[in-house]
Amino acid sequence: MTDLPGIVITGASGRMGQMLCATVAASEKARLVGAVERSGHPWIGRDLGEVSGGQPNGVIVTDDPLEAFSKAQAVIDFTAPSATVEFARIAAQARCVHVIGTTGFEKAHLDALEPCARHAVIVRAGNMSLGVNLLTQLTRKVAQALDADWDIEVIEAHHNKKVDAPSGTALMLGRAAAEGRGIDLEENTESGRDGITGARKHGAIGFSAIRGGDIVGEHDVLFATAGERIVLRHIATDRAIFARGALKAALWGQDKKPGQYDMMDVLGL
Ligand SMILES: NC(=O)C1=CN([C@@H]2O[C@H](COP(=O)(O)OP(=O)(O)OC[C@H]3O[C@@H](n4cnc5c(N)ncnc54)[C@H](OP(=O)(O)O)[C@@H]3O)[C@@H](O)[C@H]2O)C=CC1
Ligand SMILES: O=C(O)C1=N[C@H](C(=O)O)C[C@H](O)C1
Repeated sequence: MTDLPGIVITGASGRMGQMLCATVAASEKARLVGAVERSGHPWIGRDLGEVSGGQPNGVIVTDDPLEAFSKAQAVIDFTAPSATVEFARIAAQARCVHVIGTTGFEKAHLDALEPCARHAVIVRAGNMSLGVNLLTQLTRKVAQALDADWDIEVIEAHHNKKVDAPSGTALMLGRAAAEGRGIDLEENTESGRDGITGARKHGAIGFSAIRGGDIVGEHDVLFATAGERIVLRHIATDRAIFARGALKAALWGQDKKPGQYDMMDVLGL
């Protein structure tokens, strides 16, 4: 029992944090050994089971990530970009596998992860579900088969608390489409259309975002040309799919060499 990998969840009170704590606590393959929240959070110093509305489970929520990570084999982190960069430094110090589900990174954040990956395994993906990772591969294949007369649009919908757009998943899908087509995504992105935009740029990959209510996450990749359209779609109805993927990644990473990996590596896709 105690040989099972110990896992710490950061942002433990968040939408994904709570789902991750429950998923790891219920797993027979891992132990929940820590929960981190930011300093001043009302959960600090309290039993995680109790504050989550259940029985005490002996995991005391802490604002000291180094202390928590030092007792663990993996950290699962769905928080915010600047917090994740800091957690990556600490996970590297503690030689913990760092599973990153956080989205909304800028280039500087991603650059900061590189030195950390020299010391520890990082598994990062904008979407940890099996379904979206399969959809990403399908998108790459379809884009490879079609020429630039097929307009590609990525349309995503999420809950009204989401802070970043396009979603991490939309960017994954857009990148796969660009790779399939053999073009650079950054040079061929069209997003945020409003007003007199002019006609669509030939060959561009477009992004649109919808925000509303409690939508967990929905993604369409639309391929449109004269006379026909193809739509590839994924609909998430339960955050458990992301948590299961993240736990799988944490276990997969245990015997890997330091470096940056993604869910395609974990799932062998
Ligand atoms: N890759 C994937 O499969 C998925 C990725 N996500 C991504 O995960 C991230 C979190 O999403 P969600 O759970 O909905 O968001 P929430 O806002 O519900 O949760 C984020 C949590 O992180 C905490 N946090 C932020 N900064 C720190 C810090 N410095 N130290 C400790 N805790 C911190 C927040 O605390 P506080 O409230 O005090 O700020 C909050 O508890 C987003 O980037 C989202 O896009 C979501 C689902 C799936
Ligand atoms: O913020 C969310 O909720 C989600 N974020 C991820 C993203 O940005 O794609 C994954 C999922 O769609 C839910």
